[in-house]
Order: sequence, then C-alpha cells, then structure tokens
Amino acid sequence: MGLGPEDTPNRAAGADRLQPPPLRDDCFALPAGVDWTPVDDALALLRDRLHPVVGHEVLPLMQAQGRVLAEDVIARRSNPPQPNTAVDGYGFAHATLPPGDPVLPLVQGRAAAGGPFDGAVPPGHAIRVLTGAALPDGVDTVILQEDVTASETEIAFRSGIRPGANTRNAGEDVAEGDTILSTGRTLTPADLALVSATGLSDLPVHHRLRVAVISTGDELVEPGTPAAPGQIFDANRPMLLALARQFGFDTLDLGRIPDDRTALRAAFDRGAQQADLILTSGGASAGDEDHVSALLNETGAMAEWRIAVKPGRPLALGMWAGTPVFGLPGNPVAALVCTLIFARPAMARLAGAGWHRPQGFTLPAAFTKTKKPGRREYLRARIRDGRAEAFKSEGSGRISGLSWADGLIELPDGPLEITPGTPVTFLPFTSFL
Ligand SMILES: Nc1nc2c(c(=O)[nH]1)N[C@H]1C(S)=C(S)[C@@H](COP(=O)(O)OP(=O)(O)OC[C@H]3O[C@@H](n4cnc5c(N)ncnc54)[C@H](O)[C@@H]3O)O[C@H]1N2
Ligand code: MOO
Repeated sequence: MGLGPEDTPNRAAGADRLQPPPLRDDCFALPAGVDWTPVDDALALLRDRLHPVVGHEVLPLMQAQGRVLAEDVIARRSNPPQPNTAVDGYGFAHATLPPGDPVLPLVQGRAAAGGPFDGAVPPGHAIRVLTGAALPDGVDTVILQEDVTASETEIAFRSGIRPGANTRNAGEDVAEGDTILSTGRTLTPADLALVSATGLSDLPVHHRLRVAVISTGDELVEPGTPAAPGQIFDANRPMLLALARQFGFDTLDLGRIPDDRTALRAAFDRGAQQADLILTSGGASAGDEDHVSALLNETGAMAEWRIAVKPGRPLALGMWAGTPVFGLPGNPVAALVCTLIFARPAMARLAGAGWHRPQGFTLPAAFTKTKKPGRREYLRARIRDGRAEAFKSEGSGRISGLSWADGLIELPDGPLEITPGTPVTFLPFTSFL
C-alpha cells in the first residue's frame, strides 16, 4: 500500500488544512527481533515517526486559549512601555536631593496611570505620582506616600532613599523584539496577558487536532440503557473523549462498535475522513474477537506493539487511510495509562505542540511492593501527607482506582524493592495536560 501525497485522503474539515506528510507502510513497525519493546524505545519511535498534521489560522487572542502556536511570537512593544512608578507617592530626581532629611517643594499637577504629566519637574522639586504613571521628565525616584509628611506645597521625608527606588524601567520585563512565546506552545491564560501587554491582538495558531474515539466490544452498552447479564456499560468512551477535550482537542464520538468487522471498517473510514487520529479501546490483542488488530493488519500497516509496560501490554498501532489509529487495550486502567503515556505525546506531536513530556517529581512512598525487572510499571497513586500512596489493587479493571488517584507512580524498568520512604516518581494527572 502506497501512501504518497497524491493518494493521501482529503480532510473534510477545510481546504486550508495542511495535508499530512507521506506516511510509510511500516510507520509503526518495530525493529526486527524485538519482542518486548521498552517504553522509552516505543516513545522514541512515536516521536520520530509522527509529524504535525494540522493546518493553521490566525485567531483573535481572546479566542486563542488552549491553542497551539504555529509561529514564534515577537513582542511589538516593551513591557512596561515606559519607565513608571510602582507605588503611590512622590517623584523627584535623586541626584538633586539636598543633604540631610529632604524637604522638597511640590510642583502643581500630578502624574497618574493614563494621565501623564506633560511638563518637566525642576531639580530639587517633587511631584505627586500614582501607581502605574509614566515617570515625568526630571523624575527617576519615587518615595512611598506612607514615608512622607505632606502639605499642599511641600513634602518632607527621611534621608537614605536609594536612586531609582519604587520605579520600573522600560522593558525591564520584556523588550520590544524579544521572542515571548515559541512555536508549539499551548497557550495559557497567562500567555494571553503577555501577548496583549506586548502589543499583539491576533495569534497564528494551529487548528485543533481532531480525535475520534471508538469503543469496541459486543458486551458494551450505553450508560442509561438497560444492561442484560453479560453486558457492561461503556466506561472507556466517556473517559477518552473527556481526556481528549482536556488536552485541548476537538473530539468526534464514533460510538460503540460491536465485534463486527464491517461495522468497525465503516467507523474507521469515518474517523479517517473526519479526524486526525483515531483512538479505539478493546480488541487490541490477538484473540478471536480482536477485530481492531485484525483490521489494521488487513491494511498492511499495523504493528502490534508488545510494550514492556504494566498495565497496557497490547497496544495496536496502525494507519487507516493515512490516519494514525491507537488501538488501546480494553481494560479501562490500561486504556487510560496507554493514553497518557503513549497517545498523549503522539497527539501533541500531531497537533504541532512538539513532544510532550509529563513533569513528575520524587516523593517518599507510603507503601510496600516488590517490583519485577523487565518492564515499566504505572500505579494509580495520590499524595497524602507528602507521601505517595498507591491504590490497594493493581487490577486493570478496577476503575474506582482511577477515580481515587490524582496521578501515576512511574516505576523504572529494573527491579525495585519499595518500602515506606523509598523515593518514587509521581506524575500528577495534571502533568499530562
Ligand atoms: N491470552 C491472553 N489474554 C489476554 C492478554 C494476553 O497477553 N494474552 N492480555 C490481557 C491484557 S493485559 C489486556 S489489557 C487485555 C487487552 O485486550 P483487548 O484490548 O483485546 O481488550 P478486550 O479483550 O476487548 O477487553 C478487555 C477487558 O476490558 C473490558 N472493556 C473493553 N472495552 C471496555 C469499555 N469501553 N468500557 C469498559 N470495559 C471495557 C472488556 O469487557 C474486558 O473485560 O487482554 C487480556 N487478555
Ligand atoms: O494491559 Mo493489561 O490491562 O496490562 O492488564
């Protein structure tokens, strides 16, 4: 199967969308002879083989929160744009202070934020200034009003104020021409403040990545509908759709698909036409009803990754008509862990946000565990009293533990004997956002 630019499918979402680069048949293939792929190798493969697939547009900054920057942003104006006072008080030229405790005549008028003083303050004089006011000519230092005795015409204060006290220099925060934000940055509310303060009103951003979510399995029923014996409510789809939205992506809910290849094929076709990435859960391993892997195999572009990770061993990765498919394991705990650890950075890369690395930190463990060598493990965890607690069970179907947890403990690939106090790495769920 060739996936050159000429046969890359058109995205329905708009002609201005960038087309994905050519994809190789063996996109996700692991090196020959590899059996259990270490987590870091799997991540390196994803990082190397996936590229941004989303086009860009220019948005008013008010609408840009959560979007990924498509270009570096350069400050058009310095912040602050001119020297100004940091406090309410009185301004003067420090070099013109008389010896001893100064008594300075006040000039008429004042300088306020948005109401500058037009004239110049003569040497040895002071002027009333309010926080944020541009420093008038002849002023380089401000004394706090609480440190002053004032009449209508003069102020008196103790000697000893340092030159430049209580003032802010032009550009001391950001200078005009500085790169304030870099391509790939996901815009935060604070970024919008910075952008606005430095004179910009529009931002070049990527289109949102569109993530399609499918649950597979004959046993699944929709929440709110009757469940017969043997049936279970679909837990993964609500979770994965909500996660994708939390990551800042658009979602396409492709529903529950029974263990039926025709139905699954149709869902994949829709996902490939209307989304940039397809997340499925269930049917990822090689059982009789594991149609996700079977179908991806059929397209000739499937790699069944057996990753040295717990939970989440089977992860089916493939391309469907040019769109990456992450076939997540069905067990909800494995589905969530695989999404956070593997799909999250892959999605960030496709979305133009660069490679995403969760920032964890080290905490003393509050539990005991003997960890076997040969695989990385993720435990549902939370912080209590400065220590990392692990959920009482490692069962991959124990959804309550996901809800109990605030994050994951990441245990290294080698063996480890953990007792209370052993340092462990905690990855808060928020570090994946
Ligand atoms: N012989 C082997 N059997 C299994 C292996 C193995 O290596 N050899 N691995 C096990 C592990 S680990 C996992 S994880 C699962 C992954 O299998 P699948 O991805 O094919 O998932 P399913 O078999 O379809 O489902 C597994 C489990 O999860 C439940 N499930 C599925 N979807 C949902 C959903 N949307 N909401 C809630 N629960 C869901 C499903 O009912 C099953 O109980 O394979 C093991 N078996
Ligand atoms: O991926 Mo399975 O749920 O590891 O246990």
